[in-house]
Amino acid sequence: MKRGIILLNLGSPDSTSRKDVKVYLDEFLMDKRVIDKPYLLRLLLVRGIITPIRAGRSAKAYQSIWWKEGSPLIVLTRRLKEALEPKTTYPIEIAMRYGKPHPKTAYDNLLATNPDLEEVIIVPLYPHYAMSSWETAVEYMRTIHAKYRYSFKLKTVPPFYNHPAYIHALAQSIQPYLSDEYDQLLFSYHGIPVSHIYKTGKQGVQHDLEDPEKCCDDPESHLTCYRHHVLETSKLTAQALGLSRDKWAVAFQSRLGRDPWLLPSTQERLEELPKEGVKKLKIVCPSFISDCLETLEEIEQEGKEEFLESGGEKYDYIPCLNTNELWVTTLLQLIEEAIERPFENVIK
Ligand SMILES: C=CC1=C(C)c2cc3[nH]c(cc4nc(cc5[nH]c(cc1n2)c(C)c5CCC(=O)O)C(CCC(=O)O)=C4C)c(C)c3C=C
Ligand SMILES: [Fe+2]
Ligand SMILES: [Fe+2]
Repeated sequence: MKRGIILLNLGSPDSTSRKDVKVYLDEFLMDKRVIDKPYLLRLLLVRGIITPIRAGRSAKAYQSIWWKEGSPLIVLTRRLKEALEPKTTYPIEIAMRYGKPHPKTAYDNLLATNPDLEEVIIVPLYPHYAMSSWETAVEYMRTIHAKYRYSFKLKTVPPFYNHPAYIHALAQSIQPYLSDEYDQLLFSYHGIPVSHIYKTGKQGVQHDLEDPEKCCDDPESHLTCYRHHVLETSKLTAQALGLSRDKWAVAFQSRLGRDPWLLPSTQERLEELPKEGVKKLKIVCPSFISDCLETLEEIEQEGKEEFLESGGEKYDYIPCLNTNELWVTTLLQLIEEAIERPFENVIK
């Protein structure tokens, strides 16, 4: 079987100019799986209020983390492809849900080197399922595939939030950062609106959003419940690291808008923790495979400032898996498993 691989990530603006950031935010936030309001209301909110206000602030934030090769998220996705290439015979491309490289470019590049291409394995670089991350990225790949009538088939790597090899790689990447004294390891995940938890997957399931240990009980809802996924990743990683329950916690970052989002908020916890006696903090962001604006600016830079200004004494940001060697091997394993065992389309 002639196969190709596409590493799929979120995407970044073309540059840090206000104009490019605005174009990017418009595309991102007009996605109905990100801001799930009726079209006209979304248009009014996004083009009329959110992006005009946010573009300048976001452009400044991007300027503070941008590398000379470009956006960290895109550069790191490219480096992940380069780290995988010597380990496999499959050709690999990268694609972004928003911005460039566009999925069509990735499909066409694979076809250019292999006109008889029969199957493409889509690898969403998200360990957890969310309508606004995994689902929209995969659906977009499918839409472009159908629109241009490509004849090759698609297969997708499922969310791998509890996969033993992923948990092992994540724990191993965290371990070296825990060698000195600390009070808590905080797992900070990208937040989502509470309504998205109920909108995705099996209807009528109860999600306990207050319980810090578990969310829902139903195995079918587990397929697509973001809160279940992140709690499992945290529990399993803490277990693999041999941490007692009082040594770790979960919080949600990057809130946007006024609707209720998952709690507790990372920003609020960073202000409260020192008053609760947590003075030395380690913080890790497992919803991101590649470091990006949300980790480098919001957590590594701003988060540190907030924590130290609130009475914290030591704050260590633990990088994402990026091109970690064990992670690269793990990713190959996830790809091989997806080839062997097709993933059912759980998107309703
Ligand atoms: C990891 C998974 C992600 C989920 C889930 C997610 C949901 C989500 N995001 C927004 C709004 C914004 N996110 C922004 C940046 C951003 N988000 C993710 C990932 C997830 N988002 C990444 C990897 C990045 C960084 C991109 C980069 O170029 O480095 C931004 C843009 C930046 C900013 O202005 O803060 C916005 C806006 C919503 C509303 C949402 C769920 C509904
Ligand atoms: Fe986001
Ligand atoms: Fe749940």
